[in-house]
Amino acid sequence: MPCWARSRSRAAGVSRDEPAPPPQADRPPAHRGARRRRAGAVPVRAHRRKRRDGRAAVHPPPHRRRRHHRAGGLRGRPRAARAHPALRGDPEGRGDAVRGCGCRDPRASQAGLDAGAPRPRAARPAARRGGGTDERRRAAGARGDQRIPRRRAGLPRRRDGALRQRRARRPGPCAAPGGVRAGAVSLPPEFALIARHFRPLAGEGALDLADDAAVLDIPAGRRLVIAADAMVEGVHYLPDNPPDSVGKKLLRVNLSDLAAMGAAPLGYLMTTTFARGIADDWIAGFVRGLAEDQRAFGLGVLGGDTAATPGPTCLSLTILGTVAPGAVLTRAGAQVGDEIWVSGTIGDGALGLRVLQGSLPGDTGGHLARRYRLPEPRLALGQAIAGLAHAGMDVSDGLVQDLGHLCRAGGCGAEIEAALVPLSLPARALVGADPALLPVVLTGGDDYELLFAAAAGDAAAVLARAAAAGVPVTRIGRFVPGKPEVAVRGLDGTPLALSRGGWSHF
Ligand SMILES: Nc1ncnc2c1ncn2[C@@H]1O[C@H](COP(=O)(O)OP(=O)(O)O)[C@@H](O)[C@H]1O
Ligand SMILES: Cc1ncc(C[n+]2csc(CCOP(=O)(O)OP(=O)(O)O)c2C)c(N)n1
Ligand SMILES: [Mg+2]
Repeated sequence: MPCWARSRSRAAGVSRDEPAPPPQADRPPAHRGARRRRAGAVPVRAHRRKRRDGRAAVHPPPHRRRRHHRAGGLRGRPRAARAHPALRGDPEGRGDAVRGCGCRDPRASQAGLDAGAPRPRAARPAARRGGGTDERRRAAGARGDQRIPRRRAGLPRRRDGALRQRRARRPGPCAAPGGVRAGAVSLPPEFALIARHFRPLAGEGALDLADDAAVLDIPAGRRLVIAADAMVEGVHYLPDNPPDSVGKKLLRVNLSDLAAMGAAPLGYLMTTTFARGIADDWIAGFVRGLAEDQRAFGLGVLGGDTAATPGPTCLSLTILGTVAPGAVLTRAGAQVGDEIWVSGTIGDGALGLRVLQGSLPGDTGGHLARRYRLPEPRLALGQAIAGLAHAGMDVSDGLVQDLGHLCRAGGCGAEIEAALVPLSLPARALVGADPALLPVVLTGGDDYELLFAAAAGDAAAVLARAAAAGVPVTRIGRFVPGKPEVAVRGLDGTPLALSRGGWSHF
């Protein structure tokens, strides 16, 4: 029997072939409400039909005859009727309400339902089957219950004998707002999705992703740091990017914001709005990437939200971190005369995107594409330079545009030399072959490197701390008096005119 049918009959207390439910006191309130109904009475409208010969037809109730889910994706899915496994204290979160039907229908797994092996069903003694006496019928009617009929009609037919579609049932008087029938505990498939995919990612304080919010302690003597960044399919990542890389990138771009503040990771919240009909495999891959990076960076998910959309997938992550008081790195504080430093190499992500889009050749070894898909959050460096750097941020929109933020926050201008901007070997080769790619490097974004200001006299200390953190850093210019503008000197030493400084969403 499909899972939805099994669940529905249980919620109604119509356990035909299973042991009696646990005592009422052990059950969550929603379950208790369902339990109050007598055997045979369920909050489902009975389908009373006469056979074509006019006599009542005897059929099993509809839910016992269904074998397969009706539709794929996240739509048309079964209504499960048992309490949320979290409410029942199911440690694996795989209670029957969220268990698959066992029919191995790929559409079931697409909906996040576990298509596990069907369970053998034992016959229930006749004495314990739901009654059908007049007295019970009357009592059920008085309570307003709808009853599973003993008699069932055949399929609806037109006069000429052709099958016709049964008209959609209108919500009856017992329907609650939102379509959930009073007395029934329905769980839509996102709960199965959460239990199966996200619960294993739960970190300390997440309360197993089974409560309304997470509760966590901030380590003594630390300050909380919070940032959020979203990624939209087709805007921040390509639809054919491997899903594990999308999960990792989502976490890493947020970790990069913590790095920019000199903070260490604590945990994160995540809101996933999946394109309707997204493959379960995609979500599994996305979660696999998150799981790997959670281990690598030492944090876990604390909660979030799940929705589906007719539009593209939108993933939003809110990251929490901590920092020692006095060691917060902010965008404000750059001073005239400070040197401008950048970590790693610049332009790889932007060039990698163009390689993946097929508009650029030459990424032997896939370095640029990898850098686009998997930025490296510079957490150790951020913490190492905090207290020494005057100001800092991470480069996501483009080096020139983001440097402008440091200028505005510091009340000064900046001058950088393109020739000093550190490039990877593949990027150097591409720009060498086509100097028109230099603006892509300087303004393309997707770098997730740290950009910071430090006093000229502190250069040796910066280099030492960066070396200790294992991250290369390079001086590319200095802050100058004047308007908060960024002047770029091109490879030939002359001013480079750029049509834009970086990425804009609008
Ligand atoms: N929708 C929003 N609601 C509230 N704050 C926002 C919103 N979008 C951006 N911000 C804030 O504006 C600032 C700049 O955002 P952004 O350019 O996205 O920073 P970053 O590059 O570090 O992600 C940040 O402090 C961010 O928290
Ligand atoms: C498919 C695709 N097209 C274009 C880009 C380029 N791009 C999109 S958003 C963005 C800037 C970073 O995203 P944003 O939402 O501004 O992040 P934040 O600055 O808030 O960290 C860049 C460079 C991309 N990463 N992927
Ligand atoms: Mg942002």
